[in-house]
Amino acid sequence: MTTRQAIALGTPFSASATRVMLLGAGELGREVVMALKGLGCEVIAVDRYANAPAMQVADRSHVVSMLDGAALRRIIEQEKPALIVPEIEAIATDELVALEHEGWCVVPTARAAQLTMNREGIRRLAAETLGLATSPYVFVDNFADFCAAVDTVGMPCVVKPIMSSSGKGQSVVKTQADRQTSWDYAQSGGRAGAGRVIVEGFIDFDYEITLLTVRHAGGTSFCAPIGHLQEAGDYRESWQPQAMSAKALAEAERIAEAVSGELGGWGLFGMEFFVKGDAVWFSEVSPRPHDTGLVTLMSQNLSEFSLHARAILGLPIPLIRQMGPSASCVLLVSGHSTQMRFDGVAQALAEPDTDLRLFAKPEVAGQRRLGVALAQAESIDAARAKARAVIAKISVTL
Ligand SMILES: Nc1ncnc2c1ncn2[C@@H]1O[C@H](COP(=O)(O)OP(=O)(O)OP(=O)(O)O)[C@@H](O)[C@H]1O
Ligand SMILES: NCC(=O)N[C@@H]1O[C@H](COP(=O)([O-])[O-])[C@@H](O)[C@H]1O
Ligand SMILES: [Mg+2]
Repeated sequence: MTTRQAIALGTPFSASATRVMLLGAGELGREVVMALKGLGCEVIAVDRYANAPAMQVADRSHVVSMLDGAALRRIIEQEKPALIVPEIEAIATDELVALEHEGWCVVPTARAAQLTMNREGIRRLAAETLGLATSPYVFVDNFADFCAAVDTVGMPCVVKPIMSSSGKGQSVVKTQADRQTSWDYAQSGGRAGAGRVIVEGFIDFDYEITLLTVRHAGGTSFCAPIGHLQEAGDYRESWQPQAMSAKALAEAERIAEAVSGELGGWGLFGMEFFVKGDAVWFSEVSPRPHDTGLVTLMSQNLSEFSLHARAILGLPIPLIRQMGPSASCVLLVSGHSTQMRFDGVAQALAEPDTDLRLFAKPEVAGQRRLGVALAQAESIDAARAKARAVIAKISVTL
């Protein structure tokens, strides 16, 4: 693997351009693109559909299946980016490993992208290689083995496709009667079609956190812990800072440094943990900005997106300042439309210390996250209430 060096910043659309390609162009990528554009990069956004959020702010875009290795290689060889930045859990990462061998630079590393794109890679690395505490787990490929795994792990247990995110294909088996629906949902709901599934023992945690961890030219830095609320495996609210015992925080930081160090490279990692008292379980990690970290658009001097941009370019991160109790709340919409209208935004934003991002996704077909509210207040409870109130005032017409 090549040792990373700072990337010279140049002039877009010229021989000196600093070209960055995002693989995935959703709401998280959109913020990364804006941070990169702020540093004068030439940015190319790629996703499976046209007019994806990050495409709307990038310099150019390509619509391809990123699960198609040959298609991925074609656009990379055509665009010749200095940095390839994975953004979503649906990429042919074997091809990224091959491309890295040939000298292309994948953020943070092709191995990190490969190990985390597939729950089996990161889970075996964390639990079996690094010996970290995780939920008990079994990987299965068919319904018979799945039923046996439910018996081994015990109920309740959490079922997830190995390639998925935002809770897609995820469910909890509470009784034997849940097994068929749970299996069927895992087969149909993932981001990469049917296939292998993880069955995890249910951890009865007090709270869960994302510890944003940045590996940059000057070392490793941590953001204040982000607490979050999830429903059906998808994030609904997040807040920063989450109160934790000094012991639990130190343990989370120790694990975050170990896992991110093992994955290597430069960039921001969203390290997910379950916490009960002083006990900490490692859950998973995104080697890129995390949805619960959207709160940092308001809660930090440098958001997780600016931190990612700085880190991957080799720029310094001398200080991350937490700006006080802050929260985010998602705008989740169900139905079918390609011409959504958002009313009540003026009333929603009349409250001081609130903000809103509408992601500008071109379509809703089922349930989809279309925006996020941000708020600051004198306490976490007050910030959460304020962020929820912003969302409550917005009505979406499909
Ligand atoms: N073993 C478990 N025990 C208890 N709760 C769990 C377990 N696994 C997952 N969950 C709950 O489901 C949420 C989503 O799980 P996970 O992070 O593995 O899914 P994901 O699809 O990768 O989500 P994302 O991409 O949004 O991080 C967790 O944040 C947690 O609230
Ligand atoms: N938890 C991971 C996560 O939040 N990923 C974010 O959601 C987008 C996909 O949204 P979509 O499913 O609405 O297209 C991804 O592109 C990324 O920005
Ligand atoms: Mg998660």
